[in-house]
Amino acid sequence: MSNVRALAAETLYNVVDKGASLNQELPFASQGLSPKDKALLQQICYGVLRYLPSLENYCQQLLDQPLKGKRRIFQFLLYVGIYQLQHMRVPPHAAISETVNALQQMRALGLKGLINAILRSFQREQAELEEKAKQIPVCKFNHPGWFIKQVTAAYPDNWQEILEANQLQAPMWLRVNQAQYSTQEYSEMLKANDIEHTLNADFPDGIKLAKPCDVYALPEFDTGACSVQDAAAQLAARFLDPQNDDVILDACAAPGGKTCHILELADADVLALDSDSERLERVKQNLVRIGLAADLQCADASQPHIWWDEQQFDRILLDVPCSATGVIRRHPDIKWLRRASDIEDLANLQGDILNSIWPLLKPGGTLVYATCSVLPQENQQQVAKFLANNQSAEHIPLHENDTPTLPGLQLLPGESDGFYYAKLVKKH
Ligand SMILES: C[S@@+](CC[C@H](N)C(=O)[O-])C[C@H]1O[C@@H](n2cnc3c(N)ncnc32)[C@H](O)[C@@H]1O
Repeated sequence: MSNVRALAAETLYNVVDKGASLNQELPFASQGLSPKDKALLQQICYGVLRYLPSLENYCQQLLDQPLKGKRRIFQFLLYVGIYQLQHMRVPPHAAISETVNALQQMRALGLKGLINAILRSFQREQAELEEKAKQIPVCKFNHPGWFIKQVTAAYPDNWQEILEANQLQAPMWLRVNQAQYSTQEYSEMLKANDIEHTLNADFPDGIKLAKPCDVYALPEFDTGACSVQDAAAQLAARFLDPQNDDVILDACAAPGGKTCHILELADADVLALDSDSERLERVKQNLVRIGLAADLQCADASQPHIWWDEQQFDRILLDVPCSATGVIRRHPDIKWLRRASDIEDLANLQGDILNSIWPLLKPGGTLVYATCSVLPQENQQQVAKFLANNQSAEHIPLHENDTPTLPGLQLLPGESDGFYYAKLVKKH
């Protein structure tokens, strides 16, 4: 298959109906495509996932009945067509003809008339269709109802801003390897290569590119001078504050962005643990590129009695599995893969990991708890509960309003991704 629209329909069907992740599906669907077609496929898939409820609603208004069963994949082809008409700069006649042409590759030429007619009706009736869809909050904000409800409850003053930020394309941030260059020095190297960027004092190791670029166009990327990592994620190692000779546990380490950052900041002895062996392989690749070393172990952080050698750690980073609701702009499939019921399960898993790992910290040692979630259940509520039940845990404020009852720093999507951090020290 090489028709981009047909590939997009199939990819979206696999993600939305079969629960596959876009990160896994896209590389597979892109095999053998030219760089231009790869970029187009990615743009269409991201776009449809960003606007899925409104696209569904337009089709509901235009079709007598939704395409079901064996014809279900063509419902996604309609979303692909309408998305191009509504949001892309493809000339409308090309958007329609390319979408209809996809039917040849999908061996469904019999649907030519229907797909053509629906796309043309959308073109004619766009303004009324949009107006009607906007009356429904899920379609207006293009997020699942359960998530809109939870964000509204948690952020009564700025929930709309959060939902809007999730719909935007995320900037590309670099983390400068401080063991090789200062942020300022690397900024000069980018200037010399005409790569436009800005610095931000809140993220001392970070550089925001004006537009995304191929990593191999970045000076000395292959020898680890910089890595691609969102600005918010760069705060983990800074809050952990690793020192030379520290023994450090990175308990949920894969793919290793934060492990590498810790080792760039200090000559420490790091154990990088993750329960997913394939993802752990990526930690190895990242360490090799940058020329760093850590001990890697595939194990369950909530079961330390199986793998722990009884030597306590000076510092522990717990970047726990979470809903990833802070990184929706980078992974719009999260909106459709997560269910409301996942949050409770994730919060229980995070609580288990935190409670199981705490005894592994030395007295006087530091633990940083992190998620890329914006939901209080995984963040402030989780840490407040832990503090209330653990007299040995002292809470270290990360900003002036960081208190034991409302602990931690919650970053919302905008300049950086949405992230949460809390810092705890074990009392002597
Ligand atoms: C948010 S990601 C970590 C990202 C990583 N710290 C980085 O900066 O590249 C969470 C990781 O936790 C791992 N994980 C999930 N459950 C786990 C468990 N019970 N024990 C250890 N790792 C677990 C997942 O495989 C995933 O790689």
